[in-house]
Amino acid sequence: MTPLALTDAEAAYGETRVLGPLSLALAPGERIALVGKSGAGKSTLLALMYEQWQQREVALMPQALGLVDTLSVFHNVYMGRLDRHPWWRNLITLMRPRRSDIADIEALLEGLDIADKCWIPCGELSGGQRQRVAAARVLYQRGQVLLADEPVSALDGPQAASVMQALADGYPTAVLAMHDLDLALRYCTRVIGIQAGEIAIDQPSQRLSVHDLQPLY
Ligand SMILES: Nc1ncnc2c1ncn2[C@@H]1O[C@H](COP(=O)(O)OP(=O)(O)OP(=O)(O)O)[C@@H](O)[C@H]1O
Repeated sequence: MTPLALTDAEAAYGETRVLGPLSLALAPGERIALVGKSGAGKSTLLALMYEQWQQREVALMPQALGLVDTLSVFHNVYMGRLDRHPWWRNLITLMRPRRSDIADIEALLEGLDIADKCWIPCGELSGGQRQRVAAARVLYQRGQVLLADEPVSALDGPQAASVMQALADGYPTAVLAMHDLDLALRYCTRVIGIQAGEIAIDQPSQRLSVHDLQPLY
């Protein structure tokens, strides 16, 4: 995989510039945590990456999750690969899922501790359970790069750590917007601190402590 890059990237809403211009490169095997206070521009930067890197098998886990409440957990996870199958296979799966698909998806759900919810509609799940379904969907999707916007914000400590580990195993190359600085430093190889739409810090995680990141807030 060749590096992914943004060059002099900018974003504006109407006349108001909220991001950049900024440049950065993401090397294979690098996991970047985007940190910074609310409104700094993390989601805008992820959206820009998704737009510019779409041709490179980028998998997105959005902040709003994008689950279909009336469909089961199984079907929501299956949607991660909807575009890999012909329409008729997807239609049959809606009514009568294949055993092999069920086995694959149950194994993923098992790893995220929600296998018992496989046939429950997503509308009946808690916020943390929904976040784990979205994580399962993006893991099922597979791709070269993961872009995730606050992927563990609704999870308690041990669950957040276990989902971060699963995402790290599934996607060695990733950019994740994070509010939990401990987790960001533990599971990412590089931290980019965003302040008012600009890159204020860009360092390997090994060289940083939570204390170094506090001035961003
Ligand atoms: N749809 C929109 N229309 C106008 N301004 C927007 C819109 N979305 C975001 N903004 C503005 O862009 C700036 C960056 O927002 P962004 O969502 O990227 O921040 P963030 O760092 O992801 O915040 P959070 O941590 O709260 O998710 C903010 O000032 C915000 O008010």
